[in-house]
Amino acid sequence: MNQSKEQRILNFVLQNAVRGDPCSVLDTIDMYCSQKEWAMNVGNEKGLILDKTVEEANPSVALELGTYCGYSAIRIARLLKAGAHLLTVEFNPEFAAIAKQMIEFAGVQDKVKLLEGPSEEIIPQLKKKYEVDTLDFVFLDHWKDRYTPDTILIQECNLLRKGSVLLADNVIVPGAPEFLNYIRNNPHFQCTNYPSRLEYMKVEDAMEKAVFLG
Ligand SMILES: CCc1ncnc2c1ncn2[C@@H]1O[C@H](/C=C/CNC(=O)c2cc(-c3ccc(F)cc3)cc(O)c2O)[C@@H](O)[C@H]1O
Ligand SMILES: [Mg+2]
Repeated sequence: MNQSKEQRILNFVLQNAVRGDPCSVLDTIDMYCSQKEWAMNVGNEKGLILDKTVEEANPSVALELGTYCGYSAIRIARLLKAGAHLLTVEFNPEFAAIAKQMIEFAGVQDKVKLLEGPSEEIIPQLKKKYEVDTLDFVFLDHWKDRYTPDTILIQECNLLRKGSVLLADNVIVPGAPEFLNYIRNNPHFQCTNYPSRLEYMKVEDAMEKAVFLG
């Protein structure tokens, strides 16, 4: 049975990156996806915006929606302080298996918990089953029409505190117009737009940061 693109990306990392070195894993994925096969990793340009936002938030507990191959999970985890951790949600078992191997190869597995399942099922379990009090940082990068319902669900589950930071990928391409409308007109959030480029392409994209005001 011929391999999936995601399996080819993982194999390229296993053969070319330095085990235990998250930056080398990120660079190797970026090299493969810019030269061989495009894939929907946040990439290095938007990745720098993600880095700065994570460093500024300095989260103890971070949530990612849409693990895919684990690129942004590794990107976030490598910046977390001692004792801090990232919960990342992925409902496609094949992608979850790839991401798990990618995260372990990068050596950040102690900081990352990969939760397999749909976000609407996982989010309501975060407090009781995963012992989360509140989320300091949330990265939204899953199906774009799920950004709004999941942001509402996160609030309904009382998972945000004053200063919690949400960062959404792809608010231009593929686009999340309903989310932008929701979050920018919501008085409980302070929004900032970060224009950038679509990963590996000369196409405009942007990220939206939304700080919860309580
Ligand atoms: C049920 C809720 C739920 N629960 C748990 N996991 C979920 C989930 N919904 C989705 N997933 C997983 O998340 C990932 C999907 C991510 C979706 N991302 C894009 O579609 C995207 C597209 C482009 C682009 C494509 C084509 C172009 F031409 C241009 C741009 C660029 C980007 O950066 C993009 O992020 C997959 O692993 C899903 O299995
Ligand atoms: Mg994305």
